[in-house]
Amino acid sequence: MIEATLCFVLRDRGDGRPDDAAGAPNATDEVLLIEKRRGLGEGWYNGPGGKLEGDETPRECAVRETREEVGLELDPAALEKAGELTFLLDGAVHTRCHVYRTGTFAGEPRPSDEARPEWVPIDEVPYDQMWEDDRLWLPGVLEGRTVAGEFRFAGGRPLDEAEFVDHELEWDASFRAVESD
Ligand SMILES: COc1nc(N)nc2c1ncn2[C@H]1C[C@H](O)[C@@H](COP(=O)(O)OP(=O)(O)OP(=O)(O)O)O1
Repeated sequence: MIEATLCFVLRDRGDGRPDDAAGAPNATDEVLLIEKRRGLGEGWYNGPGGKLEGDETPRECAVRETREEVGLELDPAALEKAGELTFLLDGAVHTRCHVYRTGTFAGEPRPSDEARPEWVPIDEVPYDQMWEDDRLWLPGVLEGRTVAGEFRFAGGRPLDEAEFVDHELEWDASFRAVESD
């Protein structure tokens, strides 16, 4: 089983409209997406992220992958846990993915071997050029919600060539405060 992360960095496009009372992003905010240049999901848009290495925590992984892929520095304490997604392939767990959201970052995104970064208004996210499951959970995550989900694929490896079969979602999930998460 692969343990991986995704990190969605948000910025205010500066139109003067406040976020809502709960601090949730509004539709004019932008999210930093990457066009994946290699590996799983090559050619599709996604958030920065990748597989955990060594004994790092998911949060440490999200910070490292964002730095490696797009050159932004994130404050680990300012990462909000927004999702836990389980991707199953032919009945077995393939990947468990920790999803984070943050509006706190330093630096300017720059391309790397792995990723071409692009700020995208959150009402213009190109779901037709992303993993098929993303349209089911990412809009809610970009609105400030939390989600736990299971997504089943079938048809053999690699996962990005398998068929998306079905899913279950639990919205507004609360993730226990585990130090390593
Ligand atoms: C199945 O649906 C998926 N949807 C989304 N949005 N993202 C997914 C899905 N399945 C996997 N992912 C994510 C999880 C990771 O962030 C990446 C895959 O990362 P990769 O295999 O490229 O891992 P790295 O550590 O960056 O790769 P290297 O070994 O090349 O460094 O996709």
